[in-house]
Amino acid sequence: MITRLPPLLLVGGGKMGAAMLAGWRERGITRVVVLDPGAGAQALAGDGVDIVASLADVPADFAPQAIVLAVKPQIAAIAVPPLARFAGSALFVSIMAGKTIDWLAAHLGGNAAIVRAMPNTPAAIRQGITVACAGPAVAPTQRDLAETLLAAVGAIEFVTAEKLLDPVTAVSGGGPAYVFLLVELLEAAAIDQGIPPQLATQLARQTIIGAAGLLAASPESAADLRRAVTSPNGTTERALAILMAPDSWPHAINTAIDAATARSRALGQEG
Ligand SMILES: NC(=O)C1=CN([C@@H]2O[C@H](COP(=O)(O)OP(=O)(O)OC[C@H]3O[C@@H](n4cnc5c(N)ncnc54)[C@H](OP(=O)(O)O)[C@@H]3O)[C@@H](O)[C@H]2O)C=CC1
Ligand SMILES: O=C(O)[C@@H]1CCC=N1
Repeated sequence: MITRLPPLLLVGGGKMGAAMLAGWRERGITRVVVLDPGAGAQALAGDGVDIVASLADVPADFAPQAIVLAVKPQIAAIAVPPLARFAGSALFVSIMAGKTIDWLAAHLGGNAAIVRAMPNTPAAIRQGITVACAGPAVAPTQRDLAETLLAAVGAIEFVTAEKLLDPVTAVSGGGPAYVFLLVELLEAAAIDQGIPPQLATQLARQTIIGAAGLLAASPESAADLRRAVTSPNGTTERALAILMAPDSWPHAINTAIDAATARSRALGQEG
């Protein structure tokens, strides 16, 4: 068990970077340098956290034990190679969609210790789920450090087959967006039925919040919880007959996950 987190360099202090930093702060930090040229990152400063706009501004005596890559994959080819000077001493943890361990090693130097991981935005309330894969150069203590950093924002699972990270990105990485879309669609349908907009918003939001809470609290499967709502020849049965038709949600969700998985694979090839 690591009692206090060692010095860390966070590259990208946006939505995911900030969420992870908040989790690390709760866990106890020594020092974190956040490399982010955006004005928004300044809000992350204080209590052992320094913000720098460029790598040249990272203090020369700062020796991070881990570097967390939380920039968009589209700028990885610019942001990652200058970090190669840390490759002999630091572990790299990348949360960038699509960017493979091989891609990162090619841009950091062949022997770099790299963990590729995919968290999701509920990390912001420490309710995330991350799947991670350790590259061949990662020492056991570095794997433990990666696990500690990622567990600070929610559940963590390691896999040995890196190719699983692409469908994981599609399912849990992007998954919160699909749930928020469901809230939007329920709200719009409620308004269509004549429910006042404010009540429609409340119904849609609290239904998802309540259902998620029930899922968290209950030992029953999602299918059993669904069946518990569905009275024979009742109203839910009518709705589910439409939603569960093979060419409806099963097809849409499957096709959507397939498209997102393919996009993750393609991001790995770009740049
Ligand atoms: N959002 C999500 O749900 C998830 C995202 N991810 C992955 O996390 C990564 C970050 O995503 P997210 O947090 O949403 O993105 P954000 O755009 O919120 O954060 C990226 C941050 O990096 C900054 N930045 C831009 N250029 C550089 C640079 N050269 N060096 C350092 N920082 C830079 C951006 O500044 P500015 O805004 O000023 O450009 C921004 O603050 C992505 O690779 C994404 O694939 C993984 C799981 C879930
Ligand atoms: O949409 C994306 O590419 C990122 C990865 C998972 C969630 N957001």
